[in-house]
Amino acid sequence: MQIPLQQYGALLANYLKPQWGAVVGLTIALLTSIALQIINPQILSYFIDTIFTGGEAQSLPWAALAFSAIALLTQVFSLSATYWGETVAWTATNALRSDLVAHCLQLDLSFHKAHTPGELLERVDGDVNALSRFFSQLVIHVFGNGILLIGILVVLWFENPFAGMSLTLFAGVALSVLLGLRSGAIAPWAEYRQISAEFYGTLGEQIAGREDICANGAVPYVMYRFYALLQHWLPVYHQARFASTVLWFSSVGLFTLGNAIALTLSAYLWQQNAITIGTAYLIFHYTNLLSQPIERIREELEQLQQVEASIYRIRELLSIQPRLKQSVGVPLPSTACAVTFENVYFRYQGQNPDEWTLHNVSFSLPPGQVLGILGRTGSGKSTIARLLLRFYDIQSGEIRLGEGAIAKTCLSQLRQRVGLVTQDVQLFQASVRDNLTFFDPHISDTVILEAMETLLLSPWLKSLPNGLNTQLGAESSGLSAGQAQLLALVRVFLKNPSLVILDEASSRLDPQTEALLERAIDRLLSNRTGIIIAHRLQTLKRADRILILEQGKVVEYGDRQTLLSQSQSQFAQLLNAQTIEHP
Ligand SMILES: Nc1ncnc2c1ncn2[C@@H]1O[C@H](COP(=O)(O)OP(=O)(O)OP(=O)(O)O)[C@@H](O)[C@H]1O
Repeated sequence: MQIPLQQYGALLANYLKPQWGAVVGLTIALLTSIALQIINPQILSYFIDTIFTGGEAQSLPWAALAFSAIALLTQVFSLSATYWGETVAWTATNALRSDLVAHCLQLDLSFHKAHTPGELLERVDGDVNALSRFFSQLVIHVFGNGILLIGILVVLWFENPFAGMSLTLFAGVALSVLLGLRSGAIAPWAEYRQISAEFYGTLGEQIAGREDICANGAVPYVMYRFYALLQHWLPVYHQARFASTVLWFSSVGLFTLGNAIALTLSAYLWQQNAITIGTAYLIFHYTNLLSQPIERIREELEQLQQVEASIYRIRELLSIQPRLKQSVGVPLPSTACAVTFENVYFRYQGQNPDEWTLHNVSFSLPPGQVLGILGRTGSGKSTIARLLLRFYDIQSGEIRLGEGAIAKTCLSQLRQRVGLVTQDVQLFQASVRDNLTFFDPHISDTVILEAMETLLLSPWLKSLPNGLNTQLGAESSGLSAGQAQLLALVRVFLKNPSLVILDEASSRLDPQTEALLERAIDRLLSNRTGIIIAHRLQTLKRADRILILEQGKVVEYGDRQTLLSQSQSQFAQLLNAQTIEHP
């Protein structure tokens, strides 16, 4: 996986350009701190030479003062460089994170079915975190330390060409040896990270499934799996730590060797009267200083592999295009609208090409009427709801809302005009208010309370401990399944859609919540077109029309009263079979 250089450049330009001011600040701080690091030893060298040669003693306090001031300034500029570096990195990576989240959200459901939330989290957070090093440290440090390294070597060449040549040779050898050794540490650390990802994945799964695990007495088996992973993890960790320690020892050994070379060289040159004692100190000091950029460059190049993998994965994600074609076309009616399915054929991605989830489905529901959809599990009922919101596009046929084909309407407008209450209401760890408005501060409490009033849910709201301020806990704790459905109805009501789709929860509700729900549904459906995917026959009482699906095909469609009066109709037989009282 080799990423062309211009792709790094494009990424940097994209995310650093908007904060060029901070980047300029960072570059100035970095270059100044490097220059000061190289200048200061020269003052010390002058200090030592002045003492040894008995030069102007009155200049010494000034030299000492200048040395201290420059040392202080070096720290100030290093600190500023770190501050600007972190600011630039955070801003750039947050922008990238936002772009990735926005991109993932606009991808259609087939993408989300193919990628687990954990995988997307790893991309949006893990990979972007790795990139923050790229923005803040990799470029800056490789660039900064590269300049420091070259600066030190140039000064050494000026001080004494022989010392310059020897230490340039040493720097080259040290850098290549350390880079060669680092490859030995990469594989064990990659394996360590892989096991770590597996470990946290398993842990997350076990915590999410704790109720089932405990209820089924599966704790010992789950713990066994947990211990097995831990057992496998430890030796890999030891191996990785060992590889890093070898690398550390090698680098300490190399720089000790560098110091020995510098000392021997300085002593030899001093004896030959080729350099002053101050210059001898300079050679020794600069050799010591060399270790910093060499170590840093090694570390950063090591990170580059991880960064390269992250850039590759992020680019791959960003290049995925939504399958749904955006259109600005036909506007949708703002009042109750007709719903038409005309010869609709649909199958999910990856499904057998001979099978259809929906097979030539046609029906037409007049505006303001309610359609009840019945069918065995897996017959395609929820698929109809997903298609109406264009979570997927159909393979052939046409779906219309009012007069317009939904394939030709703007997606955001479509999703504004169609309200869906699913079986699993998604609640957030936030207040009831935020759960109702989806964090939109423009929806005032008055509007929410009016909606509650219209849906006859004000008494229910009053029964919550803190009304709209009631905080829902993790995994929607604080509300029962029935209450969550009530909340979902208010959410949809606040959208004021033309079409409401209710994919009913099949779970049993207590009579009181069921009564609340029924009344709220009545109010929600008034003056709107409705589609109810019914699990409770009770709900069908309000349906004007009935559609029965079997393996994706419409086996019966018609007016509810008419179907009821025909004893041969599947609907009438279904009701009879369930000995349900007819309305
Ligand atoms: N994302 C998907 N990818 C592939 N197949 C799917 C997908 N979603 C649903 N299916 C399949 O499509 C068929 C219809 O599913 P659908 O959810 O519409 O059924 P349903 O009638 O609503 O069932 P239930 O009453 O159990 O909710 C099923 O066979 C299901 O396995």
